[in-house]
Amino acid sequence: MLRVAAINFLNPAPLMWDFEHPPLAAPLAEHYSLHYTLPSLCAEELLSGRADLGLIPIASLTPDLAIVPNCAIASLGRVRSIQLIVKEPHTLSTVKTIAADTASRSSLAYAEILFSKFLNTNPSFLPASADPIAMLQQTDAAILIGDPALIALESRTHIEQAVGSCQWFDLAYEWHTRTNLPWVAAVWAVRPEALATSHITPAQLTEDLTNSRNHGLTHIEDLVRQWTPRIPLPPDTIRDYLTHNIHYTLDPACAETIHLFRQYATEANILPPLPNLRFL
Ligand SMILES: C=C(O[C@@H]1C=C(C(=O)O)C=C[C@H]1O)C(=O)O
Repeated sequence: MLRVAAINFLNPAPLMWDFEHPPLAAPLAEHYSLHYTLPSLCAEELLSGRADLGLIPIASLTPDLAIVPNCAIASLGRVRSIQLIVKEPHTLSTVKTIAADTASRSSLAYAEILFSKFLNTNPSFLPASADPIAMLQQTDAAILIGDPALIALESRTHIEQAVGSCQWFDLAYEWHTRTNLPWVAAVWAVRPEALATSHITPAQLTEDLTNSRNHGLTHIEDLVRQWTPRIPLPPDTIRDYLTHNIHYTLDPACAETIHLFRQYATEANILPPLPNLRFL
């Protein structure tokens, strides 16, 4: 049995299709036991050995983990769900304090790269839970990820009534315009030694995860129907998010992004080096 740590946001829903729907959910449950949590905790569980396979932030990859090919949580333009909200009169270049959602690892590092490498500033990041009004009452800016970011975008007027006018930056777009590369948040990663004892071959694992993603992408309308009662977002926004904002393929450009992101993060002392990407 492989213990799987998955992310409890809307964006991974297509990746999880076969694990949650007939006809494959029951046979897959004989080999995989799933557990849903925040991205930072997925990484923590995988790295501490409490999980064997995780959908984890690329900031948390280590040389001991193997990336499963084919699937990713990425974006080719605007992602919507990674927002850096800057309280006016501040701008990107004057921000000094940033409340950062503790659920995040990758977006936090992308923001640190944006400031240290591209803007040459050095703001402080203060860990906070995902409450935009409480965050922006304490700091010049806030980083929100996942469903809380999507929901904050819907209640932008209400948030700005409480804290004053803000500028909203999409961190995927900020990366993309500066590097001409896709933005990548998360990948499936496995502890190879756990796989060796699980009776699942690397080829089978790759096939199960890839098929699940492929089937999910052919069921977007079903996912929109299932998620509409679960999250306070209009169905059109959910559909658009799953079809246009998120890119689910770990293609060569995404691998290049992971390299460059880790190189920049190492140079700026944000993350430990990861000179080679280890694939399953
Ligand atoms: C696109 C997203 O990417 C997420 C952001 C992550 C991070 O910042 O560490 C990790 C995993 C992803 O689920 C999102 O949830 O909004």
